[in-house]
Amino acid sequence: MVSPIIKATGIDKYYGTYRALTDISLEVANGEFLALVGPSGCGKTTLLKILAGFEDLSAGSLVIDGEDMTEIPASARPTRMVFQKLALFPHKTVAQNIGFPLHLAKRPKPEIDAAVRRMLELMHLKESYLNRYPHELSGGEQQRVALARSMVSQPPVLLLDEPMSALDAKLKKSLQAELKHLHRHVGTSFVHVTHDLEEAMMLADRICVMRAGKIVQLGEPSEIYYRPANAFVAGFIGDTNLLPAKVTREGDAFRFNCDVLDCANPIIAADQVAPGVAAGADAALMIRPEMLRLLAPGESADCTITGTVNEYFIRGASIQYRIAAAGTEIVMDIPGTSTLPAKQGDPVKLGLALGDLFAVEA
Ligand SMILES: Nc1ncnc2c1ncn2[C@@H]1O[C@H](COP(=O)(O)OP(=O)(O)OP(=O)(O)O)[C@@H](O)[C@H]1O
Repeated sequence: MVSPIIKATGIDKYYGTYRALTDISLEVANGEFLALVGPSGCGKTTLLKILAGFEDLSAGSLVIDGEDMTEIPASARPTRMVFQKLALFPHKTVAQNIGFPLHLAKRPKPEIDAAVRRMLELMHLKESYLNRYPHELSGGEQQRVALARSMVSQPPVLLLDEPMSALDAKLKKSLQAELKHLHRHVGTSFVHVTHDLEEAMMLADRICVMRAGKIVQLGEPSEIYYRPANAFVAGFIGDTNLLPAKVTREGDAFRFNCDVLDCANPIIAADQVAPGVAAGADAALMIRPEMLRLLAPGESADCTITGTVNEYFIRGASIQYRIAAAGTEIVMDIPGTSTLPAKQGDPVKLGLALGDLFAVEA
């Protein structure tokens, strides 16, 4: 990375004797959108608070925008934080709320007015809202105003702690689009904590997956999704099938043996095997549900799975099948159709390409 805006090195955080973060090293590039994901309690908010200066670190170092942050209080850091719960001033109008950081910085009024209007436009908020009070806005509009306020002074780093988790699904979708739009137009680096993995995949340039206070994997969404470091990451990001398997090296490639799969030539390339497995760890074969297809009678594939339909869910654009096969349940997503290709209790044969398999540490 040329010159990262955030450089965290070896950060530990203790609350009393409890170790909430262990050896966190992380760089965020200028203008990057990084998502922090992980199970509840893994330390995402703690890390965000350390970046913002609301918590001290117990060990390690933090440099933001070229400056060591150890002695720099939250108010003087080049960061802004947006919380899950809004903190709009109820007795100030939308214009006063958005312009507040510039007002505090004693900027001239014409400059504040121009900046407020720019933010209003970027967040697709109507001009007529300028004189409204927060209680006269919907939850989604209030969250947009909060985002506009956090961005009005163009901080180099915006820290977002699940800013959309309280919104309903439709509002969330539209605010996600707004957030991406905002990110594209302001050049600020975003660090975004979210529970919503689809949101992380959609919005982020890179995703940092955390577990029990440590970083498990940091990479681009496609890397995390198709090349997870281990079974935890594979199972955490999206639906997946993880089939127990034996994997052994054979020349430059790997041979696998899996009770559920019937393959004429069970060989996968070295880049389809996670490093831990290549080093001899127990393996699971990861198959994303959308990699599977329903085979017509007589149709063949590199590998097949024979089973019976347990359940199906019509999701509109796709149909999800749950299929009993060799003592396990396989999840398959196929494109939605108006006529159901198989129903409960039907025997089915699924096909998949060898190239779509990936072996992870079990
Ligand atoms: N002020 C505190 N004092 C003591 N322990 C704390 C404090 N804040 C957080 N913790 C503990 O540190 C761990 C990490 O908490 P944190 O809030 O960072 O997790 P998180 O990943 O953001 O979780 P969630 O997704 O549920 O918000 C948790 O076990 C939590 O109970």
